[in-house]
Amino acid sequence: MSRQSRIPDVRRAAALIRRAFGIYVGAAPGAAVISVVLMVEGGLAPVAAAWFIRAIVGGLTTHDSTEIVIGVAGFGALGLLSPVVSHLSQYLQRETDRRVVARTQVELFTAVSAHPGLAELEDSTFHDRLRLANEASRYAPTQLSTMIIGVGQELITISTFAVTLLLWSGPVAALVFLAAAPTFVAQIRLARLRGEMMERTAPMLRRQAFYAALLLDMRAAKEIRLFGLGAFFRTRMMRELRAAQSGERRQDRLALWVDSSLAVLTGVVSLIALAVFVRQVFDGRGTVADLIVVIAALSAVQMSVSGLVQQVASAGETLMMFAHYVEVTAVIRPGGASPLPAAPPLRHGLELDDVWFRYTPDHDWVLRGVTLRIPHGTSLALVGDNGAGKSTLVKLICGFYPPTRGVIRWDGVDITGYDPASLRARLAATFQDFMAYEFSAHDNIAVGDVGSADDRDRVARAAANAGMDTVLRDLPRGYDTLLTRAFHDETADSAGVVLSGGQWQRLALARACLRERADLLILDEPSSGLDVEAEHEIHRGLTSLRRDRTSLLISHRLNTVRDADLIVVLQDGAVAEQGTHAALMTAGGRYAQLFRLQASGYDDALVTGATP
Ligand SMILES: Nc1ncnc2c1ncn2[C@@H]1O[C@H](COP(=O)(O)OP(=O)(O)OP(=O)(O)O)[C@@H](O)[C@H]1O
Repeated sequence: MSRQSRIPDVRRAAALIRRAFGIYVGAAPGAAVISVVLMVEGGLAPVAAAWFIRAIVGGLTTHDSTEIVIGVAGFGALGLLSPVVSHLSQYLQRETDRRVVARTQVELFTAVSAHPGLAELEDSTFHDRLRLANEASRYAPTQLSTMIIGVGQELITISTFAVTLLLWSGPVAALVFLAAAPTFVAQIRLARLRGEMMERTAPMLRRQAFYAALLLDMRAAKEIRLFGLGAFFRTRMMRELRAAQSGERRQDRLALWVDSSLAVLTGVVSLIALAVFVRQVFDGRGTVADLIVVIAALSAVQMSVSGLVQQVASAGETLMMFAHYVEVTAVIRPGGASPLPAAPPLRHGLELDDVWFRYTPDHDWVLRGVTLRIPHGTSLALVGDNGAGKSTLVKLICGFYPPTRGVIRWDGVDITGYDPASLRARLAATFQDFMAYEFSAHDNIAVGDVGSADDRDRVARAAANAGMDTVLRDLPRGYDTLLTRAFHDETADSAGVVLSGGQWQRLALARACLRERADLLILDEPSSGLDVEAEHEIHRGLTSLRRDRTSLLISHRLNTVRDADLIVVLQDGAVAEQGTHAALMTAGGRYAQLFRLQASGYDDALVTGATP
């Protein structure tokens, strides 16, 4: 993380506060106005109470019944109003919190999906920042806005009482304010340390959350039980939590020590001030009623000054955290539209021209000068060993990463010049690590093209192309059956269903089939988990689906790629050979070697009668 570990300078702080206030007022404009009114009321209430008490005491000593009545009525009214105001403030605070969270969560997750590529999501620094941003999004806009209101309130209280103190003793009033200076400096420093500590512990808390999620993950549950990993992961989880907690503890102990010392200092200053004022009354330079107002002023000023210092200091910490939120959401473009043009329909073909790629400068090259072309309406098959770079190449075509060197052209135009979303809308793809959504069967397919979510015939057609229509129709609630047991469907009288691995794979394939009009069909290992009959059936379906369409197929099962117009063998990130099945077999290179190896496995089994 490019560390934010300093309280922002005044201009940056002002910009952050403006943004926070904008969110706060935008989320709950009515509450903001009422809060300001309550702030003025809250700021004036202490001084009003002090003066009403003075009226009562003064009236009692001079036997002035009018003064007593005014004092009692005023004090009583304040006493009745204060709890109502306090409850109303609490309600407004909670309601505003709810609205602010709803607003910031939308912004934050819009920003997360606004990143066109995958690089940020693979960057641990981004995740640490996201964690802090997510936390800050829940409290920072409200806290910073109420801080401004709170500061206004404290300033009203301080200035009204300061006048009272100044009338009695200028030096004592100065001493009271000066005593706040060390508190101010110390609190700012503590806030900075707290902010730094939160940044340091963010990775630990993220790892702790990772282990907690792993222990609850259904996919991990089998291995966790089989390998007895529960205690092992729990220990690791607790190690992260304890490391984070020890950082927090150190910080809390420091704060305890500093706050206690400063409280003693403030107490001593109060005692001195009180002694001076009592002496003045004792010497006949004031009445007991005046002394009551001064004592109220003294404690109110001290409380307000320390409240003010706390607010400003915690604002520093909050600003540090809110800066992460602002940074993460900076990716959102006003209006949402991409400044890049939309990719047009593919007319001529896709080509890779001397494409080099590595995931980061610290990683090895994964693709080393790949040049190939998929003319419109033809099929290309990509084969090669594990780790040769096949899936990486697909990710580059999808625009998830830009090539490090070289260029990928869509009808002759560099794909990085097109709006990524519009390019992806022209692709249909299944990935090797496809998703199994804990949704209904219908929704699992419909997410392939959310625009056609209501078109049940199209969804059924896509399922049929992937050989899943009958299976899904036979489920307890047909296509509406939930494909999970982790959620409960209130309207269903049957529990959710869990599909087999191969069935899930076919469902992922159906998702791609839903994009019937896609310009480029990409299938990365679409049949790796299928049984022999299903694989045969699917490939027959896919062959007809790919006919006359531009397609890219990756498969380790070479019998499924032999019909491709062009077969490209990738080895260590470079094209080792390419040609039709017949040409490559004649050439006798790596493809022919792999093909014969796979074929011989079946031949041997046939000869020996062994079960394959
Ligand atoms: N997100 C990533 N970050 C860093 N390295 C990665 C990432 N994804 C893949 N790699 C690396 O890139 C190389 C190529 O991986 P890729 O998945 O493209 O191979 P593949 O040819 O599809 O392999 P397989 O046949 O096993 O699916 C591997 O060395 C892998 O470790």
